Amino acid sequence: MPADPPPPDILCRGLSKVFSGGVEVLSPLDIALAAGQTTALVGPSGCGKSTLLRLIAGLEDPSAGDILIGGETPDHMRRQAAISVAFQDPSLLPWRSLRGNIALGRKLARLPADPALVDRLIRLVGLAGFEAIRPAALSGGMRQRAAIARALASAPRLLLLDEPFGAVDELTRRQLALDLPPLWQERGTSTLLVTHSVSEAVFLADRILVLSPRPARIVADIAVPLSHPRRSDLADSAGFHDLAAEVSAALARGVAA
Ligand SMILES: Nc1ncnc2c1ncn2[C@@H]1O[C@H](COP(=O)(O)OP(=O)(O)OP(=O)(O)O)[C@@H](O)[C@H]1O
Repeated sequence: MPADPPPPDILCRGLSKVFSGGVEVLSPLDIALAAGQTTALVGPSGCGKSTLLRLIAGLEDPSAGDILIGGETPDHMRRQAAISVAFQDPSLLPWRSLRGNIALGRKLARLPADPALVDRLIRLVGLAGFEAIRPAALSGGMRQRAAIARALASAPRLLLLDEPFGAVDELTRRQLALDLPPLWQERGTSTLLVTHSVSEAVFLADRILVLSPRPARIVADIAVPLSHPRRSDLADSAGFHDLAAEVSAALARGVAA
């Protein structure tokens, strides 16, 4: 008999959001994500991807429906420091060094200091040598990488990444796409990633949800059956190209509908 599928780790039921002024951003959405998987959200600009992430992070309240993470509310999970976020705006503390900002990820989660982990994360995001530098003296891409490292410092159960590589140069982006997933897979982290890049979505994710223009609904739910760890030459394979074409076609369908 086939094994039962794992219970969903993130469950959104009838989730909708209407901002004051009547801006309807999410049509009622039903989403069930398995533990330990990486899911990419792709969709046209302004469709509601960041809003969905903010609701799951417990930073906004839904207008209707509910969200459960491991059976608990986002608010509860956030208070347990089980959710980490790296959003487009890195929001680092200007008076703390790069190292101090990354270490803060553990402090805020009330976890003991772990200098070896902080060093590993700094190396992983390619910022070794910049430990003592304050955020104002770092480039936008470096600040984004620092925010990713800070999000990973608390070993969260759920990692929410909103365009985490938006300001990062192409070569570094590719390196991060190779280096980061093994870390969150090793820890069994569930990762939800917003990206505008179809190839990044296919490269990083186990599953891709394609959203329509606002109010967002799910146009396609595409499994990415490519094994991990993924190597850089994967992007040259026919399987990769077919998946990217499927995602692009779904995006176009959503816009045309
Ligand atoms: N606090 C708010 N009040 C009113 N409208 C809002 C608020 N936050 C977001 N919106 C609107 O909700 C819509 C969706 O915004 P959101 O940032 O979630 O989209 P997105 O898909 O992440 O966009 P992008 O890809 O460009 O980052 C936009 O029309 C935006 O103007």
